[in-house]
Amino acid sequence: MEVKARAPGKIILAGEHAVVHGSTAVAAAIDLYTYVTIRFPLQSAENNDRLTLQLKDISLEFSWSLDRLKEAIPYDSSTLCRSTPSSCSDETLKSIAVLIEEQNLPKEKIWLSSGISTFLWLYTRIIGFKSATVVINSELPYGSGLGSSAALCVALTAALLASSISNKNHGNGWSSLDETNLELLNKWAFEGEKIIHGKPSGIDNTVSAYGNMIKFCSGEIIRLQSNMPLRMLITNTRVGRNTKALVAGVSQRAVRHPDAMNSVFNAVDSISKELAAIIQSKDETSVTEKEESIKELMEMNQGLLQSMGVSHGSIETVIQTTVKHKLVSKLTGAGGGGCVLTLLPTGTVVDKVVEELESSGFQCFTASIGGNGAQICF
Ligand SMILES: Nc1ncnc2c1ncn2[C@@H]1O[C@H](COP(=O)(O)OP(=O)(O)O)[C@@H](O)[C@H]1O
Ligand SMILES: C[C@@](O)(CCOP(=O)(O)O)CC(=O)O
Ligand SMILES: [Mg+2]
Repeated sequence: MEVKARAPGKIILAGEHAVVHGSTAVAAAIDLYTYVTIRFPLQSAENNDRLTLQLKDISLEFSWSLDRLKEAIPYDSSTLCRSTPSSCSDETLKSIAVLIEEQNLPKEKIWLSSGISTFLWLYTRIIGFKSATVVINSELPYGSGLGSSAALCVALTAALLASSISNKNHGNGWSSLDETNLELLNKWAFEGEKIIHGKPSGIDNTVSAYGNMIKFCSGEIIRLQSNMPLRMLITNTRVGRNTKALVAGVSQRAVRHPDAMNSVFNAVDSISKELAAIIQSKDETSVTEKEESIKELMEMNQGLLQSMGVSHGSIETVIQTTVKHKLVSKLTGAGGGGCVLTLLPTGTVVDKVVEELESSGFQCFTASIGGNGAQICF
């Protein structure tokens, strides 16, 4: 039997980092996906006592015997419960780290270990110690602010939950999950994100699961209906960074300067709420006026992100370059490198700015905003 799932990456239009501290943020799905295929062997097949993970886009394969997994990951039948998401304890995470060490992950790929830990934990917790080959393929750049970690957690959980859905609709292409399964999927994916981000807000897994555009605050999800065209240029600075470390850095700054940082987080909250209101507004305001307001809000949000300490020289270079073309940019995701968003007001011709950015070694692309969330296929 084979099940497939896919989940999109995301951009954060306003509110990253502050959202971890209870502020509002606005995010949208983009049309770049992580795909997960699970193949269960026949009972009679050889090798039906192993769990194999193939990371297709990076040409790596890992394999564990089920006995080894059972030995390392604490298990009793009462803790295996697909319908009650639970957190991975530090102790279990340490045992899982040993399972990964045994696979001799190349040193330059060590950044993958948190993703593989998440895989092992979600897999064994949701469907137990069952033999399979899991193939993962991602269109998203890793660690660049486009939510590859959440897309992995959401797509994997969707495939795991789908494997136990009884009324499978074979051959009908991609289909969405029902509301109950979506909610369950989102909770599990959040538990997975915890392993990768340390202290996630939950916005990335939520927008990847539900798709479209959302306003998110302390776990509360409001689905937004955009009433204006919204085009963004995405520029990847190609500077690698780690969300967990950046999130922890902002929290440490908040401990050192609680009043100042609370004011920063409150300002971001207002920016996100105003942005969401403009995007949804059906009033008479012209698109040009709305775009002017969004530009100003993005500029203010970037200033506040800089004051949180998550900007980077490469991000500043992108911002300065786009300013020369009268365009406004802000970082998206955790910052520290990664991707930058540039608003493209109606009628903007991007050729010249793209040429200048790419000649500095950056990679530019546009993605369609606000599309599908998690989907499954049999
Ligand atoms: N397809 C994947 N396979 C394995 N690990 C992945 C995959 N996608 C993401 N990850 C994990 O997520 C990490 C990147 O997450 P993060 O630092 O949050 O950045 P982002 O979510 O913006 O890409 C990677 O270092 C890796 O551990
Ligand atoms: C910085 C943060 O707001 C978003 C991180 O996104 P990404 O992992 O950089 O794609 C963290 C979070 O909300 O969990
Ligand atoms: Mg992430």
